[in-house]
Amino acid sequence: MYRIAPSILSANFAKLGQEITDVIDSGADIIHFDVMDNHYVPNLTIGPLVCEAIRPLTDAMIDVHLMVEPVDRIVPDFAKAGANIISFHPEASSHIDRTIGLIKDQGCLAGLVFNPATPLHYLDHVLDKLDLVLIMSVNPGFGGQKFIPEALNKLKAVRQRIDESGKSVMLEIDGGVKTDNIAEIARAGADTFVAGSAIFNAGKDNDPHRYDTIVSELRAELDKV
Ligand SMILES: O=C(CO)[C@@H](O)[C@H](O)COP(=O)(O)O
Ligand SMILES: [Fe+2]
Repeated sequence: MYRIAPSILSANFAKLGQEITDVIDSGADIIHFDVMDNHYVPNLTIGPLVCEAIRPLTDAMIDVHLMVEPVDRIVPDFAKAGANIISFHPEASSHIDRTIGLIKDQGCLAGLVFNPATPLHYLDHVLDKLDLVLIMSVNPGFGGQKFIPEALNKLKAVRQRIDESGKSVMLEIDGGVKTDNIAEIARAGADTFVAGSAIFNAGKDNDPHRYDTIVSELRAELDKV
């Protein structure tokens, strides 16, 4: 099963609630929620208060991508705010296994995120505890960047590891996903596709159906796989 996860980083923050309702009504599956701290990454975005505010608007899963350092202190706040998935970068945690445990103890699904240059060996002793692996196909910090093709090799390697483990682990890709590359990304093994600028830059303002076309086009590409 393929899931489309619009990244609200590229949404119109002045109309965030409407953006979320409209994008889910257009057929998207998951809300991808990018948290940046101006420390681990050179940008500053949104926190648990915004997660709590959008939680009542949708039954869709909220997929919190933490780009913060340190990680642990903020995890319970996001769990209380209604996050379903919480993912973090291994470089930002001093104790990766502990952070995974903390996320799961809070009742959330746990994900580990790999930057373009982060080696996959961080999976070696924790894959069986993870619910999601997120491969970054851009360097974290900004929407609208170009897809880094090496991410395809990484996806293939992780897909093999997940299949060999026999566990059901989501494999998510994040960065530069568009209609012209989503099928190739799916063929490399991803099942969950974050798309920020591709979705939120499409369509005209104030049309509640403005995201229908782009979400359908992304799905049509996936149907070809
Ligand atoms: O985590 C990040 C960036 O750090 C992403 O989730 C971006 O928001 C994806 O945006 P596009 O590359 O799809 O525009
Ligand atoms: Fe993200």
